[in-house]
Amino acid sequence: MMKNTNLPSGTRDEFGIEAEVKETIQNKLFKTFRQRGFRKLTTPVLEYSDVFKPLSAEDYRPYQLLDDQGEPLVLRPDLTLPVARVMSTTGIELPVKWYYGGDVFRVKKQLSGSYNQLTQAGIEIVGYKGLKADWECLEVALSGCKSMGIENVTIELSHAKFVDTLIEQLELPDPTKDSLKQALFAKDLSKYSQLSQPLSDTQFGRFLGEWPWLFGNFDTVMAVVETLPEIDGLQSIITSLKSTAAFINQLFPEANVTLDLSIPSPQSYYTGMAFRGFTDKSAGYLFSGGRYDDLLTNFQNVKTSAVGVAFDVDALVERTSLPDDQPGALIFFTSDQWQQAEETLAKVPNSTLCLTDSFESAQRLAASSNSRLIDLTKSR
Ligand SMILES: N[C@@H](Cc1c[nH]c[nH+]1)C(=O)O
Repeated sequence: MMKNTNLPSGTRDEFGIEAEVKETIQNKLFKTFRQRGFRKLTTPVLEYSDVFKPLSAEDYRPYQLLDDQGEPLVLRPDLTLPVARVMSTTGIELPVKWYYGGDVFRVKKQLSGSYNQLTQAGIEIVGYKGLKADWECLEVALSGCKSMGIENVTIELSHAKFVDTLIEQLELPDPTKDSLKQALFAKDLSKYSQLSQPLSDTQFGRFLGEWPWLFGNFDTVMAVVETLPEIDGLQSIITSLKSTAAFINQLFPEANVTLDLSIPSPQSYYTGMAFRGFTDKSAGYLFSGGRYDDLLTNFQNVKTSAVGVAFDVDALVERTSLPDDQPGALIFFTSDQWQQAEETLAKVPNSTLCLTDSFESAQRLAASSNSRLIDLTKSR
């Protein structure tokens, strides 16, 4: 049978200007990471599937294969969990700040139009409990976008603990609480109102009525949250979100801060604040990150605080205007003139060696690439 020359669904080849812009963007990000004191960490593309247990299986269905012992392996669907694995198996001293870049693989639904292989570049800050580490992630993310000329970034803040903290307080049987949460996430409004109806006359009534729409402008959403009675754990969530919004407004006044308290956490392993950056409504996110203080407990028995953020490098490439091809010069020479050709190459900006043997082919190539032809064979 003929070998299949098609690409597996959801993959692509990248070439030319676009591939080069992608490389430039990655290098620029890596340079910033290094300047801010992050060290490089590279992990393999293949890992044991157990590493990714904390991921929600629906959103991150991995490509699976077996090693020669029959152990299940996957192509990594995420780059944060391998960092947690490294931290739990190597005894590297804390605190530590890592940066990385590479591809992640996620099996998406057929014909969903999205790629199954994505390039990320990100940082993980391990061993700091306080908000300063979260803010360093936001600073890196927002200044990264700025340095690429990406303006009008909307930062969507959320908090992994908000929904559970609130639902826990409601006087409902546990299975109902669960269904209410699912209805909220699925924006199944008829189910949601039916389940929350018995509480409409309680102190949560007003809030419950607005909860499915609890996203958008930061201050507007916060005003609704502040109608809530005092609840264990709620105040610290509110304080961290408010001070973070104030931080962003102060350092990046041009950014637009929104808050969404009606969605599931962007990653099942987040335990605190999470944030995503967008430029326009329709497109996917530019960066996504959050705090995950329990992750390392999946690998070892001590809790370690960590927070990180990853750029979707392909999304950055999409929003970068590609440079025009500069007309260049082609140096035509005979093979015994190589040294002279090198000298010309060094002197003439934007020139390249012409590798054709005949002058006619050189002329054709110059014409088709809109280049000036420098003929060294004339000067012999
Ligand atoms: N790994 C996350 C991003 C992240 C990095 N660090 C923390 N979160 C993602 O792919 O969405």
